[in-house]
Formats: sequence, structure tokens, C-alpha cells
Amino acid sequence: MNYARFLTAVSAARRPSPIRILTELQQRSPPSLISLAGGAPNPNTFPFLSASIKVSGGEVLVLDEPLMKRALQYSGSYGIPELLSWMKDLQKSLHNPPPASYSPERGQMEMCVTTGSQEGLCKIFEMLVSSGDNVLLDAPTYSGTLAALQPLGCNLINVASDHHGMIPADLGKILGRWDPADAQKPGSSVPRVLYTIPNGGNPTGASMTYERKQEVYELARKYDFLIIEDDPYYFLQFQKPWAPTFLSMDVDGRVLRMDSFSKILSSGLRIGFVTGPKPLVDRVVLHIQASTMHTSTFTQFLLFLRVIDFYRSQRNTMLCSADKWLKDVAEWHPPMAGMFLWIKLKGIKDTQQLIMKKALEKEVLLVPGGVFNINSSDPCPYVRAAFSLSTPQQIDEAFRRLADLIKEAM
Ligand SMILES: Cc1ncc(COP(=O)(O)O)c(CNc2cc3ccccc3n(O)c2=O)c1O
Repeated sequence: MNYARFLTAVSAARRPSPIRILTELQQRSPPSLISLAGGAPNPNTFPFLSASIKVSGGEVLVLDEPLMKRALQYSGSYGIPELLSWMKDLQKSLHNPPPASYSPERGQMEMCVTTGSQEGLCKIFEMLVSSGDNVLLDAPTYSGTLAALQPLGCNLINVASDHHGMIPADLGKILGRWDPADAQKPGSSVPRVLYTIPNGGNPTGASMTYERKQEVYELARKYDFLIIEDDPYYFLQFQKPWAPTFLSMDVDGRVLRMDSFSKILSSGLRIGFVTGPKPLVDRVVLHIQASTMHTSTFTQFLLFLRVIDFYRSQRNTMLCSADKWLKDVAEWHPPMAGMFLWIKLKGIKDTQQLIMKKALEKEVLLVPGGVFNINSSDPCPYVRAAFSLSTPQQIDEAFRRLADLIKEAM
């Protein structure tokens, strides 16, 4: 992808802020580093020393004094490392984005934390849209998007939609006005941006089918435009399996995705995430450096502690169910971090067929361990179980089914 052609002159002119480079450097350095560089305030002057916050379920999140000193201090413009690392794992687990394994130049998956997904939206539009540009979207649409787009003086082209979201045939008809070969020409009027809300559209409630997403994505490839996937209602889908996202099919690195925790954790914490190709996300971060510097460190830590607390309880649930159903047929080590349990099945040389065929018949899905080996065809007795998304009841039933499966296979 030629990402430069998508940037406005303002975005292309942005350069890293020297003080932010120092903050990132300091954040990555060992505590032994002595910095006389940053103009950060002395945390010993902060009047807030610690915090204990009771969360639903009765647990208490504690920000002790050392953590509070970090939480009240400046932090990196991409987001705090702990939260970014967790979010990248989550995106890989949820969407398995092809660009996760790409090189930076090829559009490697990058992420940054934003102050609400609204900030992500606004900065992405200001990065990509200049006056007079043609922008594709399906209206009616979120008023906050129009508030961010319309002042940029672009030409909004409305693509017809229905309760299944944007109608690819209408998009194709609209794009038929142009020759795809012109897309790369300087000054071309071929649209470079398509915006859509793929799940629980605001205000229509429409959710886009996977098939339509595939057709839209193919048109994006043909006319070489970016897809802005604004998905704050992804976690509010009422039926499973959740619809595969544009990010999950993004073989070209042409999807910029916004996630939000406003509807599932707190709207006042103002935390959103941008996921997309590194050359573009880096430009959003340069804008953050020059505007807010970063999303509140304190609220990022609050979210991270809540997430960790949730994952710790999910891990404990999975370990209880493993002890209950699998202790005679498998072995594992309790994970001290992350969202995965690595399970070795006893008496099974290779789990590939067992999982890809037999497990599906019993309606339980895990990942056969072989896919994580350098040579995936090498036999592997392990399976990977994720405890990020399923309920305790689902985890328990899944392991009951897995235990049946292993006993039948032994
Ligand atoms: C499609 C789509 N994209 C992005 C956002 C922004 O979410 P956030 O920044 O992550 O919190 C939204 C939030 N939508 C609304 C917000 C809102 C806030 C105060 C009062 C009313 C509001 N109404 O009515 C809304 O629809 C959205 O629906």
C-alpha cells in the first residue's frame, strides 16, 4: 500500500515531538536510568497518594503509592505499555488481523489509545480528508462523525443501506463513475475513504453481514480506498458468533478500526483504541503528541487494573474447570498473565485432527497446538484455550466436552 497518498498536507507535515520522544525513551528504559531531560513534575508533589476502588462483584482495585505516582504522571502518546500490550493480544484473539504479522512498511498492525473513540475518529478524519475530497459513508449516521467530517469541506457521498448495513451493489454503482486505474493518479477524485458503523449502527441499529463486508472490502481493493471501521457496539452484539470484522479480513492493511469501552465499562473514562496500519496509526499519534500528548494515564491504569482483575477471575474459573474435568486426561501450568491456558493432552500424539474434526462434532473449539510451531505439521499434543471471552458456565461445559473427547480418543 502507498500510504503517503492518503495523507492530508497537514498530517504529512507532522514531525515527532522531541519531548515526547524522550518520554517514550524514558518509559522503555530501566529504572536505573537517571533522566535530567524531561520537564515532568516531581511525583512526590502529587497530593493523591493511593486509591482503592470497589468494582462490581465486590473486588477492590488498588492503586498503591508507586502505581499512583505513575498514574498521575505523563505517559507515552501511544498509551501505557501494559494496556497496549493487552489490547494487542485482545485484537489478535478476537480478529486475527492479517497485518499483525506484517512488516511496518507493509502496514503492520499498530494501536494507540485515544480519549474516547471520538478522538480517534476526529484525528483519523483530519489525517485523511481534505476540502473537496469525496468520502463514502452510509447515512443516516452518527452525528459525531458528521460533526468531525463536515467542517473539513469534503463531499459526503451517501451509499444506500438497509437493516443489513451498507449495500455493496449501490457502492459498486457509485464507484462505477470512476476508472479504478485513476485511483493512484495525483489529484484523482476517486474516493480514498469509506466510513461505516458495522455493528448496531447509530442511529439505525443495522449490522452489516459478513458477505457484505467481503464485497465492500473487494471494492476497496479495486478502487484502493481505506475503510474506517467505527465499531463501538462490537461487544454489544446480541447473538454469537459475532460477525467477522473488516479488520479480520484486512489482507492489504487498509482498515482503520475504532474500539470503545464507553458502552461496556464507562463512557466518562474516555478510553478508545485505534487499530490499523502502522504508517497511519503513527500519524495519529503524532497528532496526539501535538494535541493532548496522551490519554489520561490514571484512567488507562484504572481500565488496565479492571481488565487484569477480570482476567484473573476468568483464569481462576478456567483452572477450576480444568481441575474438575481434565486432571486425569491432561496437564497444564497455571498462567501468571495473558488470556491463554496451554494444555497437554495425555495419550494424544497430535491434537490437529482431534480438534479440527472431533472437537467440532462435540461443539467445542480450541486451537490445536501445532499451529504455534515453526513447522505446523510437526505433531503436537497441546491445545490452546482462551479464557478472555467465554462465561464461566461456557468454560466449564467446554472442558466437560473436551474431557469426553479425550477419553473417547484414548
Ligand atoms: C458510532 C459511534 N462512534 C463513536 C462514538 C464515540 O464514542 P466514545 O468516544 O468512545 O465514547 C459513538 C458514541 N455515540 C454517542 C455518544 C454520546 C455522548 C454523549 C451524549 C450523547 C451521545 N450519543 O447520543 C451518541 O450516540 C458512536 O455512537
